[in-house]
Formats: sequence, structure tokens, C-alpha cells
Amino acid sequence: MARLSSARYGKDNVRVYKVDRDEASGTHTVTEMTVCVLLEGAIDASYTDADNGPVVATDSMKNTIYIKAKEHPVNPPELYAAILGQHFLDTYAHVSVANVDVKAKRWTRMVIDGKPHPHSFYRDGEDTRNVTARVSRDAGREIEISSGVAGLLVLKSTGSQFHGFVRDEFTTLPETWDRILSTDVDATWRWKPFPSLQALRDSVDVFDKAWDDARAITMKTFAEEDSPSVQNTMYKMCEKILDAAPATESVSYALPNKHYFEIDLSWHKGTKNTGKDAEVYAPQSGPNGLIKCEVSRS
Ligand SMILES: O=c1[nH]c(=O)c2[nH]c(=O)[nH]c2[nH]1
Repeated sequence: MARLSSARYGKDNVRVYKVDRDEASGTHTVTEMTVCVLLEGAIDASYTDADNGPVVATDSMKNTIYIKAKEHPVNPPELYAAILGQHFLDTYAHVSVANVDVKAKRWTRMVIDGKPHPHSFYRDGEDTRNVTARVSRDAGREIEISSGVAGLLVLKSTGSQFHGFVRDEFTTLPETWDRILSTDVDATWRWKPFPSLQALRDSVDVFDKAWDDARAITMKTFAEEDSPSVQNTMYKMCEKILDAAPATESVSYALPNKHYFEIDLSWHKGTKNTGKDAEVYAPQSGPNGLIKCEVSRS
């Protein structure tokens, strides 16, 4: 005997661009994002009995993503994700949960001859602003939002150490008091649940501030700290974001440790290129460390 133990379905990789034109100043603001919507609810019969009666076509979900982007603001992405998710619950009685993911790319305004340009932008980083919204009929936690930054590639050429770790018959890594540290930041902060779309609207300003603060805290801590380990540095980042964004419940990071290996060049005329003489390194594609944590309020 088999049974359907969980199911959700929807449209992924819906790419949307929206321009906001301020007629008075002639200034445009642009947003480019990729949206995913997955619905849950009384949809089992579509899997088990080939009954498409409860199926809202994924093509209709794609259309809805465009229409809601036209009708409503797409910024902050937390608000757009919540509005979109709420629409599916309000419209289809058999839908119990709408999961909405938004990933927004960077389009930063150009500064030309010292002046912000009204309609020209550039990609000043590959990091994305990510939001996941779970909109449900669960009393008291109708809208659950996580926000984050991903793909923020950083490197420091000193100011990182790693020593005092387990040494046994499997250990070859030397201790170091000065190493290169590089990672691809994936940080997420989870908000206390919102009981309604109105409650989320009432505190809508927290989202942009948290994103600015989290990105700044991540870079400042990374740059300024003499890091004893990825683990300790990411824990400090989490603590600071929890302080900066009081309406969050927890903060998590997933950080690859992207290794740069020293190269012994002594075979060439006795060239010194290790330890304090190291200048030329071999960046590694893999393997890499992967360090994760979640820090919650106690
Ligand atoms: O910051 C680090 N944490 C580790 O757990 C680890 N393990 C390792 O080999 N290098 C590092 N660096």
C-alpha cells in the first residue's frame, strides 16, 4: 500500500522586471526578480486519481505573478511575496498554503559626472536579495517570512587564523595564525510570524533596514575581525543581526570555506613562496569547507 505523504506544486523560475516611473522627477527605479510559487492544499486527487479538478494550472500561477506585480509594489520583496501568497489563499478555498520565493538581482543606479542617473543602472554584485514567504491558514502564524542575502563573494588576504583544532592520525593541516579567508555569503533571517497581511504592512519598513544592516554587518565583521574560525565569525554576525533587527526570531548562515593553497616554488632557483614569503597561491574549486549555523533568541 502506498500513500501520498506530501505534495506541493507550482511555477518556478518566473522572471519579472518592473519599472517604477516617478513622473514628477522623471526618475525610474527598476526591479528584476525570479519568482517561484508552490501551492499546498486539497490537491491529493490530482496525484492519486488523475482528477485535475482542484488543479490551478501552473500557467495561471505564472500569469498571477505578472498581474500582482502590475497591481502592487514589488518592493520590498517581502511585501510582494506576502501579497502574492495571500491572493492564492483568498481566491482558492482548497489551497491551504502558498509558498512564494523571490530572488531579486542588483540593479544599482549609475552616477554620471557626480549625479545619480535617472534611468541607467549597473550590476555591482552578483549577490541576490532573497525572500521566502509561507502564507497559510494557520491561526496566529498566517504569514511566515525569511529574508536573506546569497551569493555575496568576499575575500580577505590576512586577518584570519585557524589553530587549536583536533590533531590526530588523520590530521595533515598545519595550524595557521595568518591565512586567506574567502566565502560566498548565504545569510538568512527569519521574522516572527505575522498574523495578517495588514500586520506585515504595518511594519513594512523593517525589511529594507534589516537587509541593509545584515549586508553591512556581514562585511564589517568579516573585514574588521581577526577571525579565529569561520564558526566563531559567523556566530558573531548572527548576534549582531539579531540585535539590529528586533522583529527577527533567528539568523542563519551557510558559509563555504573557499581554500587558497600555498605553492612551494623552491624547485625554481630556490624561490621562497611559503609562510611569510607566500605571494602566489592556487585557488581551489573544491573540496571546500561548509560551515552552517542558526542562532536564535534565548
Ligand atoms: O574556520 C575553519 N573552520 C574549520 O572547521 C576548518 N576546518 C579546516 O580544515 N579549516 C577550517 N577553517
